[in-house]
Amino acid sequence: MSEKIIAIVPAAGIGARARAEHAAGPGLAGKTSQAPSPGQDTPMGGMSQPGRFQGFRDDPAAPLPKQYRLLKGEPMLRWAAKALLADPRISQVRVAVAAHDPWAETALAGLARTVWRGCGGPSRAATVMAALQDVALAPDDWVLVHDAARPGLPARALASLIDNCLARGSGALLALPVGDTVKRGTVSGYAADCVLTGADGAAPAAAASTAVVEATVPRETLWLAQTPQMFRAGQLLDALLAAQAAGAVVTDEASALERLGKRPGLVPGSARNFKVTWPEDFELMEKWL
Ligand SMILES: Nc1ccn([C@@H]2O[C@H](COP(=O)(O)OP(=O)(O)OP(=O)(O)O)[C@@H](O)[C@H]2O)c(=O)n1
Ligand SMILES: C[C@](O)(CO)[C@H](O)COP(=O)(O)O
Repeated sequence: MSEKIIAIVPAAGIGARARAEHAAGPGLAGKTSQAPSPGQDTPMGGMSQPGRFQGFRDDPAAPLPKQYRLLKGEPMLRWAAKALLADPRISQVRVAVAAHDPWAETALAGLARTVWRGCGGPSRAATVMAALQDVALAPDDWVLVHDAARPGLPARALASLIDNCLARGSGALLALPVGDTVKRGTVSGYAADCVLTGADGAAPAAAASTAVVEATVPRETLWLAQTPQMFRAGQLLDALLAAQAAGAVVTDEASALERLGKRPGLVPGSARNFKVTWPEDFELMEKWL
């Protein structure tokens, strides 16, 4: 069986949930969009070049997709790609961006073993599927899919996922056991009056929330899915195509396999590998990088 591993980074989203800060004032945009001062060292990439990413400005009138927002002077996508490149077993990182994306070339310039393609689709699953179709892989080669929005992936977590899949010969994902008491509410937490919108982590509209507890959900067997998620290329593409044909919405690769009765492995991930989703996440992530 093949031990070839390529990584796919879906990076064609717009990051709508990261945008609420503009309604709440300058908030974190000012802090995270600044280029480093001249000569400032970047932890994983050597000396950053002043001005290199100066075109990566977030602007309420022309929002920069979150994967290009600067964290410690470098685009989030670049951090995510570099995290994958830390493992020499990954032979190539393939980044899938939106058609006509003007930022990828600069964001990824100079990274070894990295290519990008403008094959992004209307959903994360569509983007991953297009990236899989774009690359010529044998069905039993491995693909490891990692969100551009998870730049904090530690090398140790990545290595343990790869070790686990190669040892078992089947696919798995990083995930975190749920640590808090879990409530099911009467209203979606995504409802406009529940979501955190304050740049300082406050929830300005919280007073208006109409949500109440419906039940406490036993958490012992619950895990929060992270990425990377690693599967055989042929099996993953077939599963994504089957989900698409059935009109099923799958928000991660594992779900596509689960629909077909497969049981992906769960490998403990890391709190540092959280997905930058909400406005306050940029500042948090910068502390980890
Ligand atoms: N059509 C899409 C949608 C998302 N993604 C990617 O999937 C990853 C995880 O998605 P998420 O964090 O939900 O990003 P967005 O969809 O951009 O965010 P939002 O849902 O807040 O708009 C990101 O790297 C994002 O760029 C993608 O490649 N193609
Ligand atoms: C794949 C994922 O990162 C697992 O947590 C996540 O599902 C992708 O983001 P989305 O918010 O579900 O689109």
